[in-house]
Amino acid sequence: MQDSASVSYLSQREAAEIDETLMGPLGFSVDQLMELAGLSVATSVAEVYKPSEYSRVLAICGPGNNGGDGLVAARHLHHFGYKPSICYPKRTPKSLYTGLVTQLESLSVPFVSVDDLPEDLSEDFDVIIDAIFGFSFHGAPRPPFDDIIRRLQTLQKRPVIVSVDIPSGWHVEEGDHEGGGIKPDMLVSLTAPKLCAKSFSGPHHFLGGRFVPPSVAEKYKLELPSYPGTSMCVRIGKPPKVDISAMRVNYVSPELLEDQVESDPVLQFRKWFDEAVAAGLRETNAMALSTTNKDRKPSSRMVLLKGFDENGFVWFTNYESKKGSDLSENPFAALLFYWEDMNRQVRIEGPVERISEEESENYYHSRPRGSQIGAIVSKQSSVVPGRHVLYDEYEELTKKYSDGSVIPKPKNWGGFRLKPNLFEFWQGQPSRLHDRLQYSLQEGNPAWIIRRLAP
Ligand SMILES: NC(=O)C1=CN([C@@H]2O[C@H](COP(=O)(O)OP(=O)(O)OC[C@H]3O[C@@H](n4cnc5c(N)ncnc54)[C@H](OP(=O)(O)O)[C@@H]3O)[C@@H](O)[C@H]2O)[C@H](O)CC1
Ligand SMILES: Cc1cc2nc3c(=O)[nH]c(=O)nc-3n(C[C@H](O)[C@H](O)[C@H](O)COP(=O)(O)O)c2cc1C
Ligand SMILES: Cc1ncc(COP(=O)(O)O)c(C=O)c1O
Ligand SMILES: [K+]
Repeated sequence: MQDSASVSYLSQREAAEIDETLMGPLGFSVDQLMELAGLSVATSVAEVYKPSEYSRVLAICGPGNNGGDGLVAARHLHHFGYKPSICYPKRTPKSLYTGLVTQLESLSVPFVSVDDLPEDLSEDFDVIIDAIFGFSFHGAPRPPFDDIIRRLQTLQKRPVIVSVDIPSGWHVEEGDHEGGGIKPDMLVSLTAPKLCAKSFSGPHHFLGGRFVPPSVAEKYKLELPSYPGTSMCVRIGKPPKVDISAMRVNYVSPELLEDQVESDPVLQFRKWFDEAVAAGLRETNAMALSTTNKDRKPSSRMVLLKGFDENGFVWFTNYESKKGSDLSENPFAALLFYWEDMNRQVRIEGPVERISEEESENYYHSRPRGSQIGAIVSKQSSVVPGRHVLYDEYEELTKKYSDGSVIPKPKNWGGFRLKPNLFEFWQGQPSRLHDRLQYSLQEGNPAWIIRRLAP
């Protein structure tokens, strides 16, 4: 996320010049840039408008490269699970464009003529991609785009409008200078926002076009946010205002049935853990650990699971921390995993013990040396007068151990093992009618009892 004040804006001339530089001396082809631009638009749309609610997309494509971006975006949206349609009244007879049309036709994406578009676009569509005009727009819109833009100006809340690079009909530099232009809900600026984007006041401003080499950024003094991870787009401008009370996801998942789960909950946990790892979830081993102190006051925090088997679930920490002190006062705890992308939650409860010193030693020395020093420096959960206190001691110890010698494990640092007597596997389902399978043990019986709980 970036404050819009620190993003630079391009004039029409600069935008065209950058395009020429990319496609001249910098060796890009228009096909390549258009593919990346269209993919950026599709991923921006998918970040805000989920296909479960906004599946019916109409891409209105103009005669230039902006229209090409719209064709590419529609193809990606099709593959993301949307149902795009295309309105492409002025087709460009170049092979790049005819190829994009063929690709869409091969996916059975329908093409709609202007005459067949409903007067009120809200009936048939959830999202309109405005890929009519980009940074080469000049003058006043000519037919048939004048009429289409007029229809877009009068839309109510739905469908939402996503403008590619420039809200069509807006002056590239002065924006909606005469007023009454279209009011997109989302603007996806490509390469860098054009000057007109300064007057964009919709809730979602994204930047796409993750292909700008440093030489271009330097020449045009581009201040641009960095793209997170492998993302093709990044939000710029203010985060959207949300109505917290209306925030909800309707979970849709395969059923979780009694006769499909393992009879041993540790095996069932392994199955789900492996599936979460295979799905590429970040920090699958992160879990909430809840403890209570002698006054029965609960306390939760995240820790990392570092191993599990039939003997229990292990994590490492400072024995003199808040959680360490809670566990010495009440050696029972609850663990909670939430694998959001899989609509899955696992609860585990049971008594807790310290693991052996030898196990803790072995694990401690397997950690990066910086983390080993960090564990010495941090008197976990105690008050620190300022971060410099930690960093000064860290520096000192880093120097001390720069010869590669063994960094001794602090006595108060080590592992805990929770021996489960209760598991619950939760799989989110529509209408809040989730699957919950609980595994419990009865006194003196080693066999797990599986029961379904009401959601
Ligand atoms: N580097 C990047 O960021 C990339 C951006 N891309 C996209 O390309 C557009 C710019 O594409 P370009 O082809 O230069 O121009 P446009 O798509 O804006 O449209 C030009 C066509 O529109 C016609 N036009 C212009 N004004 C009017 C008008 N008033 N009424 C009707 N038609 C109009 C124009 O015809 P002329 O006869 O007037 O010249 C052209 O046919 C950029 O914004 C990005 O979306 C690339 O895809 C990748 C790299
Ligand atoms: C994802 C994640 C993983 C963490 N893993 C650990 C861990 O394995 N061990 C640990 O001591 N603290 C870990 N922490 C920090 C704890 O959440 C917590 O701040 C710290 O242990 C102090 O907690 P306490 O004061 O309740 O004892 C982790 C934090 C996060 C967000
Ligand atoms: C304070 C603290 N201790 C320990 C850990 C676990 O670190 P490692 O994976 O190096 O054992 C974490 C992880 O976030 C942590 O924040
Ligand atoms: K546009």
